[in-house]
Amino acid sequence: MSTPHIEANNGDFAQTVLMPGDPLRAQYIAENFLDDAVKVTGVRNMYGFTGTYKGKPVSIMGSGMGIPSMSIYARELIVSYGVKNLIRIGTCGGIGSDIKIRDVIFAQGASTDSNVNRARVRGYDFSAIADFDLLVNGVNAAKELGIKAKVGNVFTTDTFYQADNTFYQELDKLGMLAVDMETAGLYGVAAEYGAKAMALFTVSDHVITGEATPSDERQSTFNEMVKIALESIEA
Ligand SMILES: O=P(O)(O)O[C@H]1O[C@H](CO)[C@@H](O)[C@H]1O
Ligand SMILES: O=c1cc[nH]c(=O)[nH]1
Repeated sequence: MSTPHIEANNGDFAQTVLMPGDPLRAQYIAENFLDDAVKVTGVRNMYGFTGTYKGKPVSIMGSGMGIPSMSIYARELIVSYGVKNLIRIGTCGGIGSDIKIRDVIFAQGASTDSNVNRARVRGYDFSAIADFDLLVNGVNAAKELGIKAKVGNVFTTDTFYQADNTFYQELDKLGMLAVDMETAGLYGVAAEYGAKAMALFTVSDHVITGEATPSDERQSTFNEMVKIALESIEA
């Protein structure tokens, strides 16, 4: 079987799919963290893999950048391949003054400048929230690994390059921890099609201070988040 954007057989995906934005990160995770990983899709080079982690079946697939790309893959994974749990593992820009590069952040909720979630509720506001069980499992996994993580509201933007950077200071005053480009869309799609979703990030840069992770360190900090996500998966 196939969908317009995924060419895989029925049953090729595990019930839980971890989704980094970058398909090459999906490949890296499959090669370095999973046992018996096989590539199950590669349409448009948006790679998806399925294998096991400590005996638990898990898939990893890239989402691409932005809500439209994430929404297409999330919807097709849920509706056509029966995926039940979608966990975004991404990078983000830190916003809060107590947020440091390399921190791990859980997106309890995701505000957005996109209209996709309002469109789901006739123009009203929609609370884009993480699935509680996935969130608790993730936070507990981080604790068990000795990794201090922050949990809170994040902002999902359609515009990586803001016209006016003072916007981030306003988001900081509202307690937003970080900015990314997919989470609010993922939470909306999961709600619409009856799946569970959660997102966690590694802070790659700080959008107010301008601090950024040195490129040679990005992989190692990213690995901590991957470990948390994999450890959080229930059998
Ligand atoms: O590292 P990923 O998961 O792609 O996430 C972040 O990085 C991209 C922007 O550089 C956006 O997709 C944003 O959400
Ligand atoms: O979406 C993102 C991700 C990392 N850094 C940003 O500024 N934005």
